[in-house]
Amino acid sequence: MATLVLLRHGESVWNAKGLFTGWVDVDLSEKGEQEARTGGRLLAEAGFTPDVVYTSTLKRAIRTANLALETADLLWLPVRRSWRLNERHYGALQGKDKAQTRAEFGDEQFMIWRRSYDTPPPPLADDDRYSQVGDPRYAHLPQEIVPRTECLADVVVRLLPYWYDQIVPELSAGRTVLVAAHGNSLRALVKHLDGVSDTEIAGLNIPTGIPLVYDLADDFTPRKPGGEYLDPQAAAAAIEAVKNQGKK
Ligand SMILES: O=C(O)[C@H](O)COP(=O)(O)O
Repeated sequence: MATLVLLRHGESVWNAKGLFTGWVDVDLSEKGEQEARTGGRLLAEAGFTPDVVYTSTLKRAIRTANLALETADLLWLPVRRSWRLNERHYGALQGKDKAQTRAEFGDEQFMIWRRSYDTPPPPLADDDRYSQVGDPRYAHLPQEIVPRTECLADVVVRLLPYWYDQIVPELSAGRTVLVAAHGNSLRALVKHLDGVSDTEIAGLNIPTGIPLVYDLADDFTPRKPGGEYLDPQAAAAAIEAVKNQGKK
C-alpha cells in the first residue's frame, strides 16, 4: 500500500478576484498563504510525512508546497517540478472575469468551457498579454506542445506520462508522495485514480489548501474511492464555493 496526498494550491489573487487563471503565473493571496500553512498543519497533525514532493512550475503551487512544508518542518524534503502538473490552460479565457463570462455567453456555454471534458475554450493568441509563448520555463519544450488552450482531456493526456514515469515508481517503492498542484490538474488525476466517467467529472471540484489523502492498493486503485480530506467539513464547504464560482 502507498500513500498519495493531493494538495490544491491555496487561494490565488485571481481566485479571489474571480478571474480565469490557467497558466498565468499569479501568486497566492494572503488567505491562500494561510490556507497553505493550514494544509501543512493538517498533514503534521495527521502524522503524514511525505518522502517526496511534486509541484507544477507555477508559483501558487510551488509556494503552497513551501508554506505547507515549512509549517510541518519538512522543508528539507526533495521537491520535483513539472509543467505536466500545471493548471489546465484556459485559452482565451485567461484573465477574464468568470461572472462576466457567464453573463456574456450564458450558463450553458460557461459550463461547457469550464467543466466539459473535451471542449476547450477558444485558443489564446500568441501575442496576448496572458500568453505563455516565450516563457523561459517552457523553452526546453517543442513550442508546438506549449498549449494555447486545453480541455480536461488534454490535461489527462499530458499529465499521465508524468504520473506513470515519475510518481508511480515512488509509490511502488512504498514512499509517501505529496503532489501540490491545481484544481484541474488534480481533477484529471482524480478522474484517473477513481475511474470517474467523462460526464461525472463535470461535477467534481477540488477545494484549495485542504490535503486529500489516498491510500492506494498495489495496483494503485484507491482503497477508499475519492480519498479522504483531512478536514472533511471545511472541504465540503469549499467544494460548494468552487462549484458556484461565476454565479453572482
Ligand atoms: O485556473 C483557474 O481559473 C482556476 O484555478 C480553476 O478554475 P476553475 O475551477 O474555474 O476551473
